[in-house]
Amino acid sequence: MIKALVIVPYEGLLEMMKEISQEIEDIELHIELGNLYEGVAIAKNAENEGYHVIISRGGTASMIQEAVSIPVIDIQVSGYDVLRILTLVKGFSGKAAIVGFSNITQGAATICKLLDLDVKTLTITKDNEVKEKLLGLKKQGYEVVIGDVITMQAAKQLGMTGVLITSGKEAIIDALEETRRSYRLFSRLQQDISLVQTILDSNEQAIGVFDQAAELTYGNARFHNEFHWLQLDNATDVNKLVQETILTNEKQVKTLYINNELWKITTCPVNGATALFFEKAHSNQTIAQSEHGKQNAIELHTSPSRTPISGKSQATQKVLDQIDQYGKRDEPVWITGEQGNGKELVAHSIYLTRKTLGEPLITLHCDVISAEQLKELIKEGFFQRYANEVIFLKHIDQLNSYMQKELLSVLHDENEKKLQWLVSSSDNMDKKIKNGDFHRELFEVLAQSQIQIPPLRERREDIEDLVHVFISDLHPKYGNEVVGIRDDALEQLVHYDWPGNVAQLKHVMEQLFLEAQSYYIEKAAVDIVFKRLEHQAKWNDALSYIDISGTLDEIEKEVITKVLKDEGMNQSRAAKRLGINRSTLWRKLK
Ligand SMILES: Nc1ncnc2c1ncn2[C@@H]1O[C@H](COP(=O)(O)OP(=O)(O)OP(=O)(O)O)[C@@H](O)[C@H]1O
Repeated sequence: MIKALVIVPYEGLLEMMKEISQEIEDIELHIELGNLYEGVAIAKNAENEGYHVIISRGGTASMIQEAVSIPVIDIQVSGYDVLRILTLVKGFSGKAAIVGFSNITQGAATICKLLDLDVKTLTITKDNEVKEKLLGLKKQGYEVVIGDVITMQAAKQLGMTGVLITSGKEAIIDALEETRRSYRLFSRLQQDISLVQTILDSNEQAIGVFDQAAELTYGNARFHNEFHWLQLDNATDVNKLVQETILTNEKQVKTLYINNELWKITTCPVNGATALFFEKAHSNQTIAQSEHGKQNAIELHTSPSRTPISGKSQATQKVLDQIDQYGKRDEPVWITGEQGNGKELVAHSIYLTRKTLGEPLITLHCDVISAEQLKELIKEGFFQRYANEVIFLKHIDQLNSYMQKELLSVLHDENEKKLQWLVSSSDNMDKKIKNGDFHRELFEVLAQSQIQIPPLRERREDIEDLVHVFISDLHPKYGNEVVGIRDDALEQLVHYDWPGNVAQLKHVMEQLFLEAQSYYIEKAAVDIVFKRLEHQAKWNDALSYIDISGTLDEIEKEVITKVLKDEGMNQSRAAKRLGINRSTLWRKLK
């Protein structure tokens, strides 16, 4: 049974509809009175109430059509309706005009012409145009206006005679026939849509469609589950892919790292919009998390660091040459150096000198990954499937001997995709190999080309450049109040030994930048920061010797004793440093 809501703009039609509804059986008609906006308000609820079709008339029908997504049938003004009214108007003595939406005026104009009647027709596109048109007509001496309910209302206000074009029974019967046709078509379409919807919702892929204004216009169930938060404005990499699709009008495929997971995304241009298909790229992703849950064992740099390597020392210039040279080959490169010395930066630079970019650079943090995780990755063929020609093993010397062997087997595997392996480690590999802490063969396979970055204290000429680079890098982050450094302050930085190398210098520069009182970093500020560093180093040293195997009380006692010794057994100073009073300190030591 078809359920139809009839919204009629005038009372006479309501009665006629009621009468007709008694005579039909296949359509359940629910009839309401409402003109224009009132009609639209009634219609808006209809969709939720399970109506299949809305039937209305004239301007009200047009407005409802804009507001709802179920079919709206217009009770069209028939030739009979117009004829009836024109015959009626013939009896009026004043000048007459027809004013209304095109569905009324078009047919009427033709009939007037055919019958050679002197009735003017004026078409409106919006309800607020009626009054203006009527005023114009009044000025021209028109007294009678024929039209829809809206024309009647305006005529009454302006003191003109309004004649309503009413609908006859034939027009209503036609509208009901149209209702049946639309319903059949609409329900067939809905069946098709719901079938497609079910298929898309049961799909393993998350599917989303974004229009040209970057608004989501469709998402299947998986998409709403996984990516309900996704907005193109906030997801740079995904947005880039969408833009590329629009620009090239071609399908794109890319693996991206989203919310700690690898997703293979396929895009497809569809009628100006872009469809995105997200597929989990790695079935067992949890293994990529470190056991401590803090740092991921696998990191994906979608846009590897493009920081230029600064420094005019011979050593740095040599490193730059090596990057250039090794970036053109496929052999592994072993990068050694102390902590914070730019090993990762060098690995990224090698990756960037290669031509095949676009996919993320995969970094395996060997100090974080567990043996099980590595085994799992190898079993899944992770490197082969996801690495884009290059893979970076950071801190490779931290792998235990079991993991070293596992890795060696991957390197020996004939079927393994040829990747360029970049690795970084501390300086003392010879010693580690000699002591049996590192597999000689693994070193020999991977260290065919080596880049050794000397500690910063052995290439002090680099410091001035680095200082200036860091100052300019800090501008966007903290503002541009600081423009340079005094010579004596720089001198001090150059002479410092930098156990934490470039990373430490960078950190110190940040502190100096934040504490700077003027446009130049002064020597006094460097003194303060260095003092703080010294203090921290001592503190770290002290802590590193604390035995934490005991109970909390025992550990506390040990910390207090260390601080006390550090302060030359001066209880007041030790208590102050620990933020407790002297009697508490004394009690805790008992
Ligand atoms: N020559 C350089 N020019 C500019 N920036 C540098 C240079 N060398 C290192 N850096 C910066 O110093 C910081 C530390 O470098 P990086 O992380 O590459 O060191 P690393 O040797 O891999 O460190 P670790 O072994 O401790 O993890 C980074 O922010 C890097 O960009």
